[in-house]
Amino acid sequence: MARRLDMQAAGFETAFAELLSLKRESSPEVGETVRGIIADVQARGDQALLELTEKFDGYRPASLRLSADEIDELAAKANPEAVAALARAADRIRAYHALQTPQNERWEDEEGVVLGWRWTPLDAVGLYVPGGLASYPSSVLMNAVPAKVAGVERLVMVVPTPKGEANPLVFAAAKIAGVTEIYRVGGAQAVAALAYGTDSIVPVDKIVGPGNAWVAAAKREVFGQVGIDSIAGPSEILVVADGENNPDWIAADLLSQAEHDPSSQSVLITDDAAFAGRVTASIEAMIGKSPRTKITRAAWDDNSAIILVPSLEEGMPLVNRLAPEHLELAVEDPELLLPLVRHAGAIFLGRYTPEAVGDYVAGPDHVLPTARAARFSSGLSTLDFLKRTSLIACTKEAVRAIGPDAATLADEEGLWAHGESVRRRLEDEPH
Ligand SMILES: NC(=O)c1ccc[n+]([C@@H]2O[C@H](COP(=O)([O-])OP(=O)(O)OC[C@H]3O[C@@H](n4cnc5c(N)ncnc54)[C@H](O)[C@@H]3O)[C@@H](O)[C@H]2O)c1
Ligand SMILES: N[C@H](CO)Cc1c[nH]c[nH+]1
Ligand SMILES: [Zn+2]
Repeated sequence: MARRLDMQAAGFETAFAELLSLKRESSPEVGETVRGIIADVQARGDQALLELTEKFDGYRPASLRLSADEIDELAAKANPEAVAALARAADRIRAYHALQTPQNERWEDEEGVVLGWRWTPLDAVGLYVPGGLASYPSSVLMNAVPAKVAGVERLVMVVPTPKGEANPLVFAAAKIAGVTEIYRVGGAQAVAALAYGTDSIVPVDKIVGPGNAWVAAAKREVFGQVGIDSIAGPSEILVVADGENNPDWIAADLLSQAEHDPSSQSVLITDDAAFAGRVTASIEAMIGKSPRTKITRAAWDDNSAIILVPSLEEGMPLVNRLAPEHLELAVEDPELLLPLVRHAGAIFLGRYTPEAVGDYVAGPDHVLPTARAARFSSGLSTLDFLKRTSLIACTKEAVRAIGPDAATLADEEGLWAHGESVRRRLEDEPH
């Protein structure tokens, strides 16, 4: 059973602080294991990848890369109805991300200096598609579609296939998104291979995508060698609900994220104690019916909470302290609460917007920051696959207008050559 907290009870601050500090995805053991795996892949390349795949995924692949024929054969086995649903989802995801694409800018300021910026796509990105406890065709689209929209040329997908069994829909999704370079490797070893390269895998410039605690820790470790998107680890949901909701709907919403991973977290904030009781009863009635009871039960019992607040407005600072990956505002008029939210990966407005539509078909990306990273980062977008370069152009007159201040500041910093490079242009001609 999830812990019960009451904002007005004595000891609430201590209990809430404990909830905030649950180390659901970062433990010293995970960090140590991951550093060992990364060092092994750096030292032994493909050999380490094969052995680690045998250890963690329970089989030794004949080759790491899937051939074009293998991809076609697997994709052909996918359920056509599901492929059609994926294609429609891809259209919505593409349309949403295309609107996020930023514009190049250029202008001339009052001193005659031309300024601006230019966006260019990254050359090569690694797309992590999870596949340990569940398989994620939807994450193929959420990773690859924005990369394609941004214009990235080389997309490298890694996906674990436990026991060598691959979900055909993952490969159908890759074909829809136009991903052709795919390796059957997952976990920290896949992240290490993408960052440092092996004989089979040419390294990339940035690694994006969601994953479990080991994947999230590995992304943290390789940051600097390559770019990463955000820490998109075990899933989370926070539902803010009044007593007018159907408790079964809210129970299912809470369980929808708990079922991802034993490290997932689901939190309900409500101002109605009787409703909290109805949701608890509904969860207990529902949880045993799930084919993923064990995972869901662990996440619900160990990491989750129901918090009773005097009013939903007064509960909103708790939302910001939790900075959840997903926030549902299940109330009649969510726009009244929306201005009070500062930190959340994605916000689902109103009783008819279950988080699960965002996981699959709404359009915004489902790769979102977890573990309170929504305080400082955003969900995956086309911006993650682009970089912005500033542009500066001076004429003779423009450098004469702004150059003297640069020379003064260079002298103050004791950087003689900096000052000289400006002064020469104030005095001399180029030829
Ligand atoms: N935040 C997001 O945007 C988002 C989106 C989708 C999924 N997710 C999360 O992605 C995760 C998917 O997890 P998953 O496990 O199904 O697949 P995964 O691919 O992330 O992890 C599987 C791999 O983890 C490694 N691993 C497992 N146990 C290990 C151990 N003891 N030591 C070292 N390595 C180990 C193995 O290499 C295995 O191949 C879930 O936590 C889910 O909630 C997050
Ligand atoms: N809820 C996950 C993000 O935390 C995304 C997902 C994919 N499939 C189902 N759910
Ligand atoms: Zn989900």
